[in-house]
Amino acid sequence: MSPAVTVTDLTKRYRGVTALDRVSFSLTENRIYGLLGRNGAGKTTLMQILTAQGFATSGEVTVFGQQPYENEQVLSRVCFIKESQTYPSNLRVHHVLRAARLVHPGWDEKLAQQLVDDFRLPPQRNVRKLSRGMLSSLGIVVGLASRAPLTFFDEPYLGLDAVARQIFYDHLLADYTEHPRTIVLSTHLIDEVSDLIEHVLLIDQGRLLLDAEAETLRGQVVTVSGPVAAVDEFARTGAELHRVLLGATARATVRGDFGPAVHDQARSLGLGLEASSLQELVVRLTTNSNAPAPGADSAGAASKEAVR
Ligand SMILES: Nc1ncnc2c1ncn2[C@@H]1O[C@H](COP(=O)(O)OP(=O)(O)OP(=O)(O)O)[C@@H](O)[C@H]1O
Repeated sequence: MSPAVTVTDLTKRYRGVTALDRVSFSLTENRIYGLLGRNGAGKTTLMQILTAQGFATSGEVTVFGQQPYENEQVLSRVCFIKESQTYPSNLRVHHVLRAARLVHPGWDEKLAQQLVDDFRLPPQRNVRKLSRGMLSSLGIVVGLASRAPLTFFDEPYLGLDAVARQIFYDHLLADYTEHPRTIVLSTHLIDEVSDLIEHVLLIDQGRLLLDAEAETLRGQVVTVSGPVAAVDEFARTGAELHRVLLGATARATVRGDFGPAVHDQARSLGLGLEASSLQELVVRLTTNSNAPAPGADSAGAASKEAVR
């Protein structure tokens, strides 16, 4: 399948800040991507450039095979829902929806109305009078009902309660299944979306740390606990990301190409073993500046934290 997006050696510098540092990747059509990273990692900057709302300092970007700047053919197929979208003060909710309908050729009015109901949005209310969560819901309605072939959600749930977030996830999955498209979801709520995401892009300090299938990552990271010497032996089979010492025992998070035999191996060493979550992997990879790069040797790279 042809890529929806290709990014080659993309660098963005603001005065004194390198927000993106020679980033390269591509997005395949009809997949859900998780764009992950800590505050200030460069996620919004990347989405701004891909949606032609910001300029690269250097590097190449194509969207649906073309450069996106002032390119109506490309931009009519793209929807970008920003973290804190602002609207002109005189607009009401239904005005925003009507404007979105005009801009997005794939707009589904029935879905929009369904979402408005589910989020309990008041169509006649002035957008300035919406609560923080309602404003986020409005962005989500636009993002989903646009059915844009390339949709970016940049941390779309500021102020959204747990029920509303679940409504978002349920609709996203249901609508994506019926109408596949490329969706990029930038979020800090990694545990909540880990089952939705098919592919992970992890950015840290402007650099791409991970570009991997979520399914592959799931089997790659485990946490083992038991006697220190046994944990040491197990950890040598992969890259140790983190360790907590508790007297003579240790608990270590290890990344490696673990096959089905990993359970037997841990058992034979007298270790307990659990699969680690995607969130844990992201936290461990981005906690310290000396966190190991993907595939790096464990030696010296582990974040070891003695708690006793
Ligand atoms: N207009 C700007 N001028 C100067 N620096 C900027 C500007 N926009 C972003 N930056 C800097 O670029 C870096 C990346 O910011 P960006 O907003 O892309 O991060 P992010 O990953 O979206 O963060 P968050 O998760 O907190 O929203 C940060 O250090 C930020 O301070």
